[in-house]
Amino acid sequence: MALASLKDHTSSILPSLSYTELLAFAGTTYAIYSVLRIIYRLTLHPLAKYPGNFIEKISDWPLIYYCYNGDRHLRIQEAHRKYGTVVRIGPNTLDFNTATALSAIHRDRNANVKKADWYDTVDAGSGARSVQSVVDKPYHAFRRKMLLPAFSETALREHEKFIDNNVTTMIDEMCKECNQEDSKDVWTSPVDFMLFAAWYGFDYTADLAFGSPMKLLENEHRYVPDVVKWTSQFLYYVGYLPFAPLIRPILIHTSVIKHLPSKNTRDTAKFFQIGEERLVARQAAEERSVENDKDVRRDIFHYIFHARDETGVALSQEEMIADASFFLAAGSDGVGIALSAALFYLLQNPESLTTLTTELRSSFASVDEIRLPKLNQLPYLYGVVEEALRLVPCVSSQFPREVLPGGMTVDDQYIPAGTVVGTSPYALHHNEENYPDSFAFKPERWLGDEESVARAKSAFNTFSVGQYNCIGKNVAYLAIKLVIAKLLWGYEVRVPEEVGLIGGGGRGAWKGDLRRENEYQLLDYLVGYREGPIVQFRKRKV
Ligand code: HEM
Repeated sequence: MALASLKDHTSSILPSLSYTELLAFAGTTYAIYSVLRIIYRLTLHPLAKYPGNFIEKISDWPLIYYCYNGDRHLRIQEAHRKYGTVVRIGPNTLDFNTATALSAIHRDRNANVKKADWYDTVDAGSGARSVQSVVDKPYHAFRRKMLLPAFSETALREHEKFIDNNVTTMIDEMCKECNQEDSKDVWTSPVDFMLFAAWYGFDYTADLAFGSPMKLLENEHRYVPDVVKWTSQFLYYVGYLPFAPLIRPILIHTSVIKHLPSKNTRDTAKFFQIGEERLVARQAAEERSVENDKDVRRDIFHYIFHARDETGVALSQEEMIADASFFLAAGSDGVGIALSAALFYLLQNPESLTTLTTELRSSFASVDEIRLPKLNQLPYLYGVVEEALRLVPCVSSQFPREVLPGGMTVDDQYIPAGTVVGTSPYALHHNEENYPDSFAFKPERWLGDEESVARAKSAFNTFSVGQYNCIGKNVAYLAIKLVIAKLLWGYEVRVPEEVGLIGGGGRGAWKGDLRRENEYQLLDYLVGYREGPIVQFRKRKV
């Protein structure tokens, strides 16, 4: 029908063409347009002078494929290795690999950039934008302000006990085979540490946010990590599709995703529902405790319910629901990845494991003593956590920013308006200038002379930097350190001989030239997917 009317309209210009001829004409026109566009992108385009892989200079599809495939971080790092510190990774996209660029693009509050269009797709399925996907700067400042009290130093001290309860559950569940009276010298059966770390992530985050763990550690809602993996991958590449602007109005902030006919979308809807239901239950509990003047639970949402800006405005119900779902994903997976990576590298580096264990056991006389502020004063623990977060940043590729009218200067290069720019944590963390022997696990690099520590810190980008950086960073450090400290204080850990150290490249899903055998592997989605290590525990001999 549409084709017939198109033919009517064009018949005066293209008299008596058949359907086939019309299609051939359209195809040829498109082919000529595409060839001219390629020539333009390689010659007259403002980014034509920048180096990069040919295919990435002429088309956005490789980037989309890398996002789908989970190896975008490796591709970008390899491109920097080949071409230098600034690389064209898409027709309109540059990636910079220096600490100075990190400052110019992300740390500088006045940088002439905005979050790129990709962020418009991040909250598909939620009723509103979460704070992370807000692009408008003043509106983001308001959203961030409403969250800040929940992440203050005072709040963190309140948060510690909520996190700690879940650490105890995790360790009890994981090590129960060696905690019986008659099994003191017994190693547990092999345990998939990655799974326990992921379950712990969701449990502590839900407990901390709403006062109700999701009980994945106790065998409830165990579909959730797979849902987050699927949703992350989907949202990661969909946001870069050339026709994304057309599908956004259908997909975003509507309930369409809940009605798509697949198990993954149904489970995703269930996951969003959990965030919403728990928030509503938490609101009711807060109202009761205020009415009855009972002990108030000072968790994340306690602070958010009471936050107001200077004109007395609070977050709307939709905004709180969107942030609730975002917290569940943001707070859990990064912590799970950091824990798995830390244990992988400690097992691969027995000297580091011994140094850390000695530091922990000599610093605390009992497991109950393991808490703030002393936890944050242990140098080697700090080095281990920093190094795990450096080697395996959970968001590994650039947080895309679009240059605004007027352009900007990055590393002495003038970048025109409309260009998408960023710095990729994985590439930056493997830049030898800042991290000599960058693929090696060296907690000491964070404890050495002032100058090299300052250099390492200046390029550290796991939590991003500047006004959009991770607001939950201190919570994350606490959630990571409590597990590592309590586990290694009370238990010995080893790799089962028959299994070997799982998590490195070279096998199964982790095959590929760029996936190194001794490196903990990640599928670079919105949050990363990983495997292993598989480990055994035995109660420490006192
Ligand atoms: C190891 C753990 C974590 C890592 C590596 C991490 C990383 C990040 C990164 C890279 C961003 C910036 C993303 C962007 O610009 O697009 C971010 C933002 C954010 N993170 Fe985290 N995160 C972690 C844990 C947490 C936790 C525990 C929470 C809260 C419970 C949290 C809440 C947030 C929020 C609310 C934002 C958005 C901030 C804003 O836009 O103003 N994160 N995180």
